[in-house]
Order: sequence, then structure tokens, then C-alpha cells
Amino acid sequence: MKFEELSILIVEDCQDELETYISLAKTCGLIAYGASTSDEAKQLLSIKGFDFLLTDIHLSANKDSEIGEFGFEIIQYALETQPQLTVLTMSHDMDRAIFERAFALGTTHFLRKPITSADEIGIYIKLASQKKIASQNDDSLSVFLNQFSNNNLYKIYKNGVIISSKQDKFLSGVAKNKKIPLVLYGETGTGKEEFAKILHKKRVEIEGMIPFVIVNCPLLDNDLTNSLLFGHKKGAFTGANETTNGYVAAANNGILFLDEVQSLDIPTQRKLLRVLNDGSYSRVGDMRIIHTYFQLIVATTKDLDEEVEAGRMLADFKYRISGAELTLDPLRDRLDDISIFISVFFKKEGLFVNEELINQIAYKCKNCFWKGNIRQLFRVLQRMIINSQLHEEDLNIHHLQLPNENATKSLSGKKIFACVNELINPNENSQNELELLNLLQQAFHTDQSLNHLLDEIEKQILINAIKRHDSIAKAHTGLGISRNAIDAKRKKYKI
Ligand SMILES: Nc1ncnc2c1ncn2[C@@H]1O[C@H](COP(=O)(O)OP(=O)(O)OP(=O)(O)O)[C@@H](O)[C@H]1O
Repeated sequence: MKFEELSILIVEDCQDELETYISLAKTCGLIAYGASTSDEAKQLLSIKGFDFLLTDIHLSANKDSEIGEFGFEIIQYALETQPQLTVLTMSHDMDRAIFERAFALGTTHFLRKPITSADEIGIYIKLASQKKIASQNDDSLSVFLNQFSNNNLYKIYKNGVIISSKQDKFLSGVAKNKKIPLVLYGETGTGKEEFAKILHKKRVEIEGMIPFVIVNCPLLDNDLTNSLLFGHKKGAFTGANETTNGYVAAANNGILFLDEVQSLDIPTQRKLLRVLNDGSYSRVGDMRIIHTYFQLIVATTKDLDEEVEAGRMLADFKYRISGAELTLDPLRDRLDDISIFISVFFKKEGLFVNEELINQIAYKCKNCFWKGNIRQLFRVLQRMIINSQLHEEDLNIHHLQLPNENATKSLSGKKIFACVNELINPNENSQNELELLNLLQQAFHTDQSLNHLLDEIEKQILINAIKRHDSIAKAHTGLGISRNAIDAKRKKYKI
């Protein structure tokens, strides 16, 4: 893979690694420059234009300073001074917070260190260039997206976020009623944060720029939680050299998004409750009462009623954060949407993929469990592109590598039926079990709508689980779905 005449700045604090990366980049035909601290990188960026930046995250500001996450500062500086630049980030640490912050700042791809081959650099440079061209070619993306949006079932945003028209309307309603909090339920990777961002976008369209503050609750450091959320007064504790405003102040007149809200401890819930009731709070080490008003969005992978029942969440807090509620279904429950996700993903990556290949990929993906949901699907598709580039072949179905735990079971229909039959003793079959066996028999011997059959089977499983547990709360836990999900299914199947 050759990239003649294109230049790259590589920032890496380990001298040996820096030299290796420069030499690998040169093998790809890139004109490569190196820097080992953030000050050096900024200096180079201020005097010379580059096509690409490849930066480590953990490095020092200068030769005398300690190592910190200065890579973020470099990305920010680079894109401010050279907005046309394409940024790639590398790190040993594939920590999700780092990953997401790098992307939020404008990174197009994230490479795991150490990088050992020129091909690896070449592939990512090629992918990054395609993605950049696709995002600049906004018109073609919009025309493409409109094909799907026009059928009125979906709204597709320019950044590729796909949402049902019904959900979009719902969020528009919440945006107009900014006193209503929003609770987003859903497994990991179902798009809760994306939905929160859409709500913010809708409010900005109505009111102009307003703050949007994201708090990843599990990452709040126990000792510093109060200070991070509510700010502190200078001198309040050792190390409090300046008075700070916390997240709640930063969200004033805007939106505070508490991700994984169930992980907040009880004292913090109590303090937040006061803010949510009348907007009042005080900084750590300060008696003065201050006010802040924001719309609250919380996201959770848990059933909040159960959190209350288990004593992990204050009933008052749950009551106060409840308002509008949206449950984002797992990908395995929205198989009809898989083709659209795949099409939009490739379009955003700047790749033309024909309909036949999209259908083949979708067919295979529909048999997967997708425990990481849309995030996991997109990673698998990204891996597919990388596989095709590594083999220097046009993208084809053989490049698709489904995650192992998702591998389709290779039992034939007859074998599955025999297994089920063995599990259920025919002499003691309940009406419900017989119904299930009938359905499976029909499924294997006649042509019927797959979705209809799966719905019918799901219904029988739910009826059985509710009967077996004699409690809806226990049934949804047993089935590994949320309370909201079971309620929605009960409504759908009129159970
Ligand atoms: N509706 C969607 N349309 C397009 N892409 C989506 C959508 N939902 C999620 N994604 C993709 O999946 C990724 C993960 O989504 P997001 O972070 O919003 O999930 P989440 O539910 O907040 O996950 P977690 O609970 O782990 O924080 C996004 O970065 C995006 O690439």
C-alpha cells in the first residue's frame, strides 16, 4: 500500500517505538515526521501542514514533565490549527473511556500498540482517508440516507444514527417539555448515548446552543464524586487549589446526562435529589446555596424498580428521575433493521457495497445473539473491511468474521426438534409445551413467515416463564430481559 507525497506526524514518547513507526510509515510511502512530547508535536503542527496525525495518548507535555493523557491535547490542538488533518490514535490501553474521548475529539480510527507492520499503518490510513472523503461528501450521504428516511419508518441523522420515526417524534416531544426527565433503558451498545445526543440536538434547534454534560457514573472516583458533581471551594480539602464548578453547574440551562445511573451511591443520590427538587445545592466546603436548572437524562442497563427493591436506589430518587421513558430494544429483537445498519455503516466508511453483499451479510448477522448490540455489529463490520484490505481483495462475504459466541449452531432442524422432544416428557406436557412443540413442528415442515413463527414461539416461552415463576419480576430476571422489555412483550402478545 503506497501513499506517495502524503505526510504524517507520529507522536510517541518511547524513542525505539517512534523510530519503528516512522520507518513503517516510510515503507508505505508516507513522508514521516516524529515528535516525542506534546510540546514538540504542537511546535511542528504550528509550522508545518500534515495530512495525517498518528498520536499516542499517554505521553508527557515536555521532557521534564510527568506522563499524562497529553495525546488528547495534541488532537485538539491539531484539529484547531489544521482542520483538514486526519487523526488516528494509538494506545496500549483500549480502555473505553479513552476510546470514546478520542473519537469525540475527532479521531477517525484507534490502533492498538505496538504496531508491528507497515500494512497495519497503511490499512488504517486508507480507511481514515475513505471515511474523511465520505463525511466531506455530505450531499451523497444525505441522498443515500433519504432513501431510507423517505419510507417514513426511520429518521436517519447525518452522523449515521438511525432511529424509528416514532422514537424521533417522541424525542421531539421531550425536547419541547424540558422539565420532563428522560429515562433510557437498554442493554449496552443499543444507542442510549446516541439518543441522548439527539435530544440535545433537538433542543439546540429550538433554543440555540445549550450545554450537554455527560457523566459516566461508574467512572466517578468515590473520593471525588461530590467535588466532580457539585464543585468545591478553594481550600476545601488538600489539593483543592482552586474553586471549581461541578458537572451540575456546567449543565445549567442545558442537559445533564447520567450514564449507568444505577451505579451512583446512596449519599450522592440524596444530594442529587435535592438539586432535582428545587435546583439548590452547595459546593464541597461551602455553605452557600447555589442554583442550577437542567433537564435530566439517565441511562441504565438495569431495571430501576429492582434496584429500588434491592435497596441500591432510593425510591424517592427513582421517582424523581422518572418521567418520559424509552426502552431501546436489543439488536436481536430488531432483525429487520440489520440491513439498514449495515448499509449506513459502509456508506459512512466511504465504501460502495452492492445490495447482494449487504443481503448476504445481513442474512448471516441475523442468526447472531449480539450481546454488544449495534456497537458490536459495527466492530464486526469494521473488522470485515480490515480483513479485505489485509488480503488485498474486494470486500466479500468471506471477510465477515462473526464473534465466536455468536456462531450459528449447526444442528439441523430435525436434531433440534429431537432435543426439544427429549427435554419435554410427552406424557407430562402442559398445553403450553404442546403448543411450543406444534409450533416447532410447523416451523420445520411448512413455509411460514419466520418473524411470525418466532413471535409465536417467544409468546409461548413468556407464558411458560411467567407461569413457572408465578411472578413477572422473577420471570424477566430469569429470561435476562428488563422489566420494561417484558411489559412491552406482554402488551404485544396480550399476555
Ligand atoms: N441508533 C443507532 N444508529 C446508528 N448507530 C448506532 C445507534 N445506536 C448505537 N449506535 C452505534 O453503537 C455505538 C454505541 O452506542 P451508544 O454508546 O449510544 O450505546 P449505549 O447504549 O449508550 O451503550 P453503553 O450502555 O455501553 O454506554 C455508537 O457509537 C454507534 O456507533
